Amino acid sequence: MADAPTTLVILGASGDLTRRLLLPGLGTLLSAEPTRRVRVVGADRVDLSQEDWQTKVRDAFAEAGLDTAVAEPIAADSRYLKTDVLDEAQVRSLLAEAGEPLVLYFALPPAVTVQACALLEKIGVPRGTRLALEKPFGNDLESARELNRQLLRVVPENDIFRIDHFLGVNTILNLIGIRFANRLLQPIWTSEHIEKVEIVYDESLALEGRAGYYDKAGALLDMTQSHLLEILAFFAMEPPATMHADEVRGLKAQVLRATHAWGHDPARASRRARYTAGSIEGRSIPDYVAEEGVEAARHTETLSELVVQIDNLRWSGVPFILRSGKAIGDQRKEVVVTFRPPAHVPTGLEDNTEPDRLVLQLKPGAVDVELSMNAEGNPFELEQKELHAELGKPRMLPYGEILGAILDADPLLTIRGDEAEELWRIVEPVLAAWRANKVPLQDYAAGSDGPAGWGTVPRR
Ligand SMILES: O=C1O[C@H](COP(=O)(O)O)[C@@H](O)[C@H](O)[C@H]1O
Repeated sequence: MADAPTTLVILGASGDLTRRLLLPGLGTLLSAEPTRRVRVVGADRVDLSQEDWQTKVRDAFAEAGLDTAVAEPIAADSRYLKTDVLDEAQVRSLLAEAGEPLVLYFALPPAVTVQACALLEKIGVPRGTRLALEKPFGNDLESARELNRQLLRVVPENDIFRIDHFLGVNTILNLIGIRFANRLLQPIWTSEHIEKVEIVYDESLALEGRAGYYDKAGALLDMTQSHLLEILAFFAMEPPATMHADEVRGLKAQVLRATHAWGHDPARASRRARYTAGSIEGRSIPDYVAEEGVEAARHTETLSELVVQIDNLRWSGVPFILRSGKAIGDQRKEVVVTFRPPAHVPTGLEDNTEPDRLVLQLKPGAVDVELSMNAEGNPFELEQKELHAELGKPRMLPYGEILGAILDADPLLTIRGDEAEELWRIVEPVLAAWRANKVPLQDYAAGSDGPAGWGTVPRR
C-alpha cells in the first residue's frame, strides 16, 4: 500500500503569511513536483466555511500558476478545522482529525506560537510530527534558549524546522555551488586573498503597514540577526563533504560561533539610522515616525550596519559588513567580495583599476566578476571589465523549496537550535550598546542611499 500523504496543518490559516507566502509557495512546489502527495489542513480561530477555505487554496494555487489538474484534487481534499490553538480540547481534536504523518506549521504571532508549544508539550503530539516555526525565534538569547528547551520536550531536534525563507532562495543556495564546485574560487576563499565581504540587502520598500511587527524589531533584528548572518554562514563555513543536513548545519553553527562584532567592540562596529519623509520612484513616503502604529520613543532603526569578524584561521582579519535598510533609493541586494591587490603588477603596465570583485546579486540572481584587463586601445593600460552571468528563474518560490524540504523531513534548509542561539549571541551586545545610547540614531531621507560615510571599517 502506498504511504499516506503528509498532512500540512497551517495554524493561523486566515492570516497574511498563509495567503501571501505559504499557499503560493506550496503551489509552486506542486507545479515543479506535481506527483507530490500532500493534504492541506487550515486551522484558525475564525469562522471559515469549507468552501471559503478551499477557494483560498484554489486562488493561491492559481496565482502560483499551478495546473488545475494538479491543484483541484488537493484543493478539494483540503479542510478547514476551526481551532483555538490555546484551547486544549480543540487542539486535541485537531490532532486527532488531522491524520499522520503530520507537519504543524505555526503561521502565528511569536507569542501565540510559544503558548501553543507549551500546550503541545502538555498534551503530546503523534510520533514523527514536525513543527515549523517562523522568525523571530525568541526575543533574546535567553528566550531562544528557553524555547529550544521547550520544543525539545515536544519533538526531537531534527523534527523542528526554524524557518528562514532566505534559505530557500536559489541565489543564496548558489553560494554553495559557486564556492565548492569551482576550482578557480576554492583556493582563494580565504583571508590571504579576500580583503572584505559586504552582505547588503537594501530595499526600496518602506514600512508598508507592518508597524505592529517592525517597530518592535527594527532593521538589525528583522534582517541582520536572521537572514544576513545566515548568508554569512553559507559564505564562510568550512567545506562540507556532503549536503547532509547534520553536516551543513554543523558547519554553519561552527562558523557562527566564531563570529563577533568587529574588534569585539559592538558600539564602534555598528551604525543605525531611521528614515524621514521622502519619495521613491514618484511614491511619497511619510516620515517613519509619522507612520501608523510607530512609537517614536522606541527609536527603531530602519537601516543598520554591523561589521563582524570571524575568529578562525580562514577568516582572521577580514571584515564582513552586514547592511540592510528600508526606503532606500538604490535597491542593492548582493554579496560583494573584494579581493586583495595582486602581489606585483609588471612595471610598465599602467594600472588605474579597482581591486578584483565578485558580485553575487541576490535579486534578480546574477553573478558578476570584475577583473583588470588590457584596455581595448592601449594594451599597456589596464581597465576593469565585467563578466556577467544570469542565474535564471528559480524553479519555485523560496517558501516552496522550504515546504518541500519540510514535507521530505529534511532540515537542511532550516535553522538548527544552536544556530538560532548563536544568531542572538552575535547581535545582543550590539542591541545593548544601542540601548545604552553608545551609537547615535542618524537619519536619512526616504529615497536616498542612507547617511554618508557608512561602509568603512573601524580600526581595531
Ligand atoms: O523576512 C523579511 O524579509 C523581507 C525581504 O525578503 P524578500 O524575500 O521579500 O526580498 C523583508 O522585506 C522583511 O522586512 C523581512 O521581515
